Amino acid sequence: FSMTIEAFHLGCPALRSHPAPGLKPKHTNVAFLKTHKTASTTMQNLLFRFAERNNLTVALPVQACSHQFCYPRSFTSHFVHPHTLPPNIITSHMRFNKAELLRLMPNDTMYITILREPGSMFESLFSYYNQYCQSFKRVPNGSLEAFLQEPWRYYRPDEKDSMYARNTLTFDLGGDKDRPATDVVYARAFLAEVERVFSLVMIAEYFDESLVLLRHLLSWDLEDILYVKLNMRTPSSKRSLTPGLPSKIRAWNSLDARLYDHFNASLWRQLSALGPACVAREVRLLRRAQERLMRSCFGGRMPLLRSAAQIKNKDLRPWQPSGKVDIVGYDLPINLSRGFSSQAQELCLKLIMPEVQYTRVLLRSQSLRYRRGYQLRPPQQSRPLQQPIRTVLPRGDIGPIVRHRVGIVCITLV
Ligand SMILES: Nc1ncnc2c1ncn2[C@@H]1O[C@H](COP(=O)(O)OS(=O)(=O)O)[C@@H](OP(=O)(O)O)[C@H]1O
Repeated sequence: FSMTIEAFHLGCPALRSHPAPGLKPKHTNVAFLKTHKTASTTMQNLLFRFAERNNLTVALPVQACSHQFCYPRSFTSHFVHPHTLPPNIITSHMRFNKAELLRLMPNDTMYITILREPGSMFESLFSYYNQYCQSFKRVPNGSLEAFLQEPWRYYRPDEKDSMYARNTLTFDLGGDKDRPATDVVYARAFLAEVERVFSLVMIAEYFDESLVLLRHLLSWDLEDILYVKLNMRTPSSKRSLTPGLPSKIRAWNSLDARLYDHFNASLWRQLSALGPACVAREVRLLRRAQERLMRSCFGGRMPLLRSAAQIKNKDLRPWQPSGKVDIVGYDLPINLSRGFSSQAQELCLKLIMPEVQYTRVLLRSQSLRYRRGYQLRPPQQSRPLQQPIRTVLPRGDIGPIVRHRVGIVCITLV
């Protein structure tokens, strides 16, 4: 099928004084701090696909670090696989370390991260890491209520995996998760530092709105922000919070709660500066394009969510933290290959590929490219010249194909 989206590039009123995003080169140097349980895997997948489409280099962890940069150790460039240097994009889990990233990434790198509302985030952490994190394992009957009743009875600040049990966002951002709530000076200074470093702090509850801001910040196209939700739990693995729990979670994770409140407010200020009508229009177009893409990948219907055991293709099975939590994923229809070019099949596959498998695939392809480049490169040239990227030209007859006209984007999916 084919679809034409008009007006996506007409720009928003607040941006009319700037060149339309369609005419500016896309910004390609991005450090996305992948925080835990915040929709960050969905973002990572989007960034991996952007990197592949544009032939960019993604910094990936050395094998000894697994698919994360040796989290929870503080990030250092020694954790980066040499075949993935010099990078344009970095997005795998890490504990943020500004000085090391500044050394590794190009000077014009945009720093981006994502936060989630502390109540739902903590419920997700508590369920996902229940069998790993001792602070959670100690709690009788795995009861979230019991933990929050007396957190200090179960929590040990210095033990392994304690960062999943308190102020996980603060920890991921490089901060001190155990600063007391009364240390307002620390909290303010930490917040100011995050504000200084990150050009955009996305909010998981307003994922699409955050993507609209991201698109404007980076001069990206609609095609670049299409995604499928990844790493979701089944409804039966989720618990609704009983009255009183959200405020206990906020009190226990007070640094995270402060971060969330601050950046949620600043997200809405940025959205309002862009223009609510413009944001709503772009969100609508994004959702429509997303639905079309999904239908095209899943034989005309919306995909059925499946638990890992039901997924036949092992490249598409998400990692399960324990038998007690069900993480859902997707399977592609068996007859997808009929009428689809290999490029279109690849797009559908990558769109739903879980983090661990995609990291492996990307490392393999980048290592191959590195070895080929190494053979061809004169000895002293370390960084190939990079051209600004604007138009993704059709590389065959199958999409997504984005053609730029004045103020119009056409996405063609066959
Ligand atoms: N687009 C979008 N919008 C809102 N929420 C989303 C989205 N994509 C994923 N999710 C939810 O994010 C949770 C998984 O987060 P992460 O991928 O960051 O987890 S992980 O730390 O990498 O394991 C997980 O939350 P829970 O289901 O509550 O556990 C996902 O359902």
